[in-house]
Amino acid sequence: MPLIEITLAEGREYARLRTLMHRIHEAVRDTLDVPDASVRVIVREVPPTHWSAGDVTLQERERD
Ligand SMILES: O=C(O)C/C=C/C(=O)C(=O)O
Repeated sequence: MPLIEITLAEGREYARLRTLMHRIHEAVRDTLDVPDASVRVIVREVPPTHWSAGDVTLQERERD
C-alpha cells in the first residue's frame, strides 16, 4: 500500500493542491501498477512561521 507524503508551505489554493494529489495518485498507481484504492496521498501544510531555511523563516523571507 503506497503512501506518499508531501510537505508544503501553507498558502496555495485548494484546487491546486487537489490537482497535485490527483497527479501524484496517478503517477504512483500507474508506475507501480497497483489498484486505485491502495494509494494514499497526504499533503501536509506548514505555516510559513514554522519553516526556516538558513535560520530565516519563510515568513521573514517574504517580508524582506
Ligand atoms: O514552496 C513550498 O511549499 C516550500 C518552500 C520552501 C523553501 O523555499 C525552502 O525551504 O527554502
